[in-house]
Amino acid sequence: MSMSQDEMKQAVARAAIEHVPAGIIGVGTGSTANYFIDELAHIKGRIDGAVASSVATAERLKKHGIRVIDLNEAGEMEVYVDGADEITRHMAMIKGGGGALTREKIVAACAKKFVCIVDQTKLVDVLGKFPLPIEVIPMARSYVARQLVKLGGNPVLRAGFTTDNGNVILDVHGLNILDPVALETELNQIVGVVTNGLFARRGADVCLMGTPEGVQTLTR
Ligand SMILES: O=C(CO)[C@H](O)[C@H](O)COP(=O)(O)O
Repeated sequence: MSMSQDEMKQAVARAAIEHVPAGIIGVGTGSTANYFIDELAHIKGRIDGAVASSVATAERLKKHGIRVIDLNEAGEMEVYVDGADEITRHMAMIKGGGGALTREKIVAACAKKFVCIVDQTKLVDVLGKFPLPIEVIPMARSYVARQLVKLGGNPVLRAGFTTDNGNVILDVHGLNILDPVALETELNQIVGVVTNGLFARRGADVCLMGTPEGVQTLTR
């Protein structure tokens, strides 16, 4: 059976509903997360509300009549559901293609379980073919870029883009990320870096992956 990438995204979004407990849920950003929000709308009576990882997600939740809750009011959540740009079988991810990586990492940190929803094109053996997004304080842009070159990367400023936090994104090309936990830690040490798009120290707990044969569940 042939299935488009969008159909696979929709299928995993639907499957993720089974992981939604009563209470407050954390919601990610991007096209797959958008499909998930659309599914969440069908069961909104079962939840108290959602914490959004971006302005765009908050707007979509509200449009569906789902209550948006401030993270500081929400406390610890059971589940965070989000997409990824790349994921390994060890559940390490690159995120931030949509530029929402900082709020995504914060909301994910407040959840006991990270449910990653992807289509099969996102599964990789080694992270780094997708340029690694790094959110940077604007005045530190050139300094951070020079440090990234020293690490072997080729940083490119995401032109015309400002994050929800008022910062810029450097997309780092050419990295072959063999040790995602070590690189995530190292990138966090560069002054001016707000957040890097490696989600490895706290990776996904479950990955629902859409394939033409159906949704597969990967765990650590
Ligand atoms: O990290 C993200 C946004 O910052 C997204 O999860 C990631 O870019 C995947 O997006 P999509 O579901 O549209 O393929």
